[in-house]
Amino acid sequence: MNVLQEIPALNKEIGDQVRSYINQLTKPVGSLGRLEEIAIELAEMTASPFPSVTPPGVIVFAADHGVAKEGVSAYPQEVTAQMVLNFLNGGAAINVFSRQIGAKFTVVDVGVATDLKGEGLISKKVRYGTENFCEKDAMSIEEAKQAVAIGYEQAEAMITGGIKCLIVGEMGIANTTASSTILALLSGKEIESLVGKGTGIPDEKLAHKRDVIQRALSARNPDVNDPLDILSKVGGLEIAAMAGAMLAGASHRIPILVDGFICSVAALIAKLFNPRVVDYMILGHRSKESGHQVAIDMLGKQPLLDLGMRLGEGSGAAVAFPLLQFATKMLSEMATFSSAQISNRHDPSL
Ligand SMILES: Cc1cc2ncn([C@H]3O[C@H](COP(=O)(O)O)[C@@H](O)[C@H]3O)c2cc1C
Ligand SMILES: O=C(O)c1cccnc1
Repeated sequence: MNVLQEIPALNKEIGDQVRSYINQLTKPVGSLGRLEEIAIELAEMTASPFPSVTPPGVIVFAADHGVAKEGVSAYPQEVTAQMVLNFLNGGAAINVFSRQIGAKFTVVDVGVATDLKGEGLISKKVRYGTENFCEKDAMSIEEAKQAVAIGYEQAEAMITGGIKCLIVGEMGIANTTASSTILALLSGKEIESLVGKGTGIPDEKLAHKRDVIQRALSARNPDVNDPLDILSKVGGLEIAAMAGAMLAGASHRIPILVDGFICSVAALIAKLFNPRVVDYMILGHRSKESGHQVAIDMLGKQPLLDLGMRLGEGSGAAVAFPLLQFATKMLSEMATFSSAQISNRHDPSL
């Protein structure tokens, strides 16, 4: 397994074929708007004129964050482990949405702070949570590498199992702090515009959260061009694994449906490993977490939905998934002007 495996270029030739085919479908040119663009993007990613996105696969990576000790989340650290059990019992939002979209679903413990067992849990604990990165590096470079590799392998296993679209989610109390720290570093923007309330901390805690991030950045000072240095100094194990999973998706021409804030930051880390990975991403939604727009701009894409969601777990991507299905079904099931014997526009070449 090589996480730096080459990512193939998009197949623009097939994209062009699909673009002209869409103009022959029984509708005014361009009238299905963004769905038409999605169909073309999926064709370019999969190198198929009639792409399929079913079944989708959802992988939730769970890990803890030492920086939770700084009081940066509205919930206690043990919620990470408790939510993993909830995922295994099928009671979390992402379980409900995964069932709704017919997704294959797995949960991977890549670094929860306590011992965890449960039927169906994939135990790949690299360490028991990260260090508090205000005090020391979150993890070693070797551990960051391991977490990226675990993500890559888990996504590959799902792809071998037949999934046609990849959704990566996360669970990790305090991971909006780790993600905001990474984003501040990558964007070079003022912390004020990047740091949000995560699980819903009160206003007075927001200033403290920003201060924690500022202190961490000064103390750790990661190399902005080196994804492993960033992950080891201020990262999260689940963020590393998500980046690895996305690299695997792109290497196998599997479209990646990106979730909210945390997932977009992981996508930016994946981009540092290989910029081409972004070609295989579709942004599912705009999270309410402030800072997401900065990450969205850095990925250079428009999210499909804006529902005021701010959960994570892969939930926003799962909710957006049916739009990809609509796009593929439009291509494969709509009649053309000639097959349905409908008169085309006055000048079909326009
Ligand atoms: C019950 C519960 C379920 C969740 N599912 C996702 N998150 C989300 O909230 C956490 C990030 O927010 P912060 O940085 O403020 O801790 C992550 O675990 C994220 O996945 C949850 C949070 C809670 C409390
Ligand atoms: O958009 C997200 O990923 C998000 C937002 C708030 C809390 N957890 C995750």
